[in-house]
Amino acid sequence: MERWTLREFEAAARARLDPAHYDYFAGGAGDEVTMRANEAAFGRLGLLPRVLRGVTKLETDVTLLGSHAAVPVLVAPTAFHRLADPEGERATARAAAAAETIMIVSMAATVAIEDVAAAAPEAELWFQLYVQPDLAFTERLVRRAESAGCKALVVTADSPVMGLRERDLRNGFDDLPAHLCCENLRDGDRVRPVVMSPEPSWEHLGLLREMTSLPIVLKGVTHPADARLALGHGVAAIMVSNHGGRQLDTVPATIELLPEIAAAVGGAVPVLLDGGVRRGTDVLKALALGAVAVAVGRPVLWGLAAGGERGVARVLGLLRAEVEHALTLCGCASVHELEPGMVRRPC
Ligand SMILES: Cc1cc2nc3c(=O)[nH]c(=O)nc-3n(C[C@H](O)[C@H](O)[C@H](O)COP(=O)(O)O)c2cc1C
Ligand SMILES: CCCCC(=O)C(=O)O
Repeated sequence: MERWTLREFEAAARARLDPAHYDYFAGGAGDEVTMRANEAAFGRLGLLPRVLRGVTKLETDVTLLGSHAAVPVLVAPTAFHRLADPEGERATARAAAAAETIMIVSMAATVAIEDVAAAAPEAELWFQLYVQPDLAFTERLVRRAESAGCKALVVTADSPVMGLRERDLRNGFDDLPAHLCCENLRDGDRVRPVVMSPEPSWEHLGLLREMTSLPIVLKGVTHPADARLALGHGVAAIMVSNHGGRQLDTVPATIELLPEIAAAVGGAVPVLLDGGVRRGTDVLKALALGAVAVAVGRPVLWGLAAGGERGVARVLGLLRAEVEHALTLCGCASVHELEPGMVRRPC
């Protein structure tokens, strides 16, 4: 495992997981056009390194909404970690803490947010929320995230309804096994279902802002007009995301959407990106084109399924080493030196 590449982690995860669970993690919506495009688009961009810049020391740290990350590679919120490893989100959080990065804990986690926080007291945690139509219950979730020490609320906006995931339909995967549940949704002696609802609107962002003083990150922005609207609604950061190609199929690759969104935001708030980040060079391209950090979804799940906490730590360490290596090759002493001129788009 110490010498594995990300591809090898994925192969090992595939070999270990129940095939229906592997498909849930790996799959996308519809024809998986968007899912494939996310990765492929990075490959089409070229990096133009600078030379002879006398780099002696590398700076990869970023501070985001008051949280520190030693590398600008965050853990994206993904559901159901106990399908991959018995320790589930506890293991992921410990690995994120060891890697000194931020973990965005999914509302649909299989370990309660309080228990994730207790398992990894050093971890920088943010909490991902699907606004539930029952706003009183939504507020209870927000309070729990605050009390557990989460430093930001990541509101996912790209899921008014679940994407059409044909692998899951084919496999009949529509629920967790009986021994697991979404622990954040316990409510008295029942467990509520996660409701993906088309009801939330921009007004709900206002309600959330009144509900909490936590900074709000809007996840799932792909249209520049929505990025501008988000600024008017007081979001603290914007996350360019097409949900890893799991929601609306044929949305363009996030790295292709990033420049327009970064221009629309104009530096007013930090812009993050996820979708298809698999290499240190992908991270550099996203930063050069205007993101302050990226997040990875499936790579973390491959680490977790292949090797538990150690597997996630290894995946995050691999990405960190690649970021440092690529920065050195690009003649950059700091992630802040990356700029659009270092990325060449195909003519
Ligand atoms: C198995 C799986 C579960 C996910 N669960 C959530 C979730 O609960 N909430 C959310 O906002 N995004 C969820 N996502 C989307 C990720 O946060 C992220 O946008 C996506 O995985 C990034 O693409 P990548 O997997 O190519 O890195 C999930 C993604 C996967 C693969
Ligand atoms: C009900 C949990 C939804 C998790 C999710 O967002 C995904 O599978 O992409």
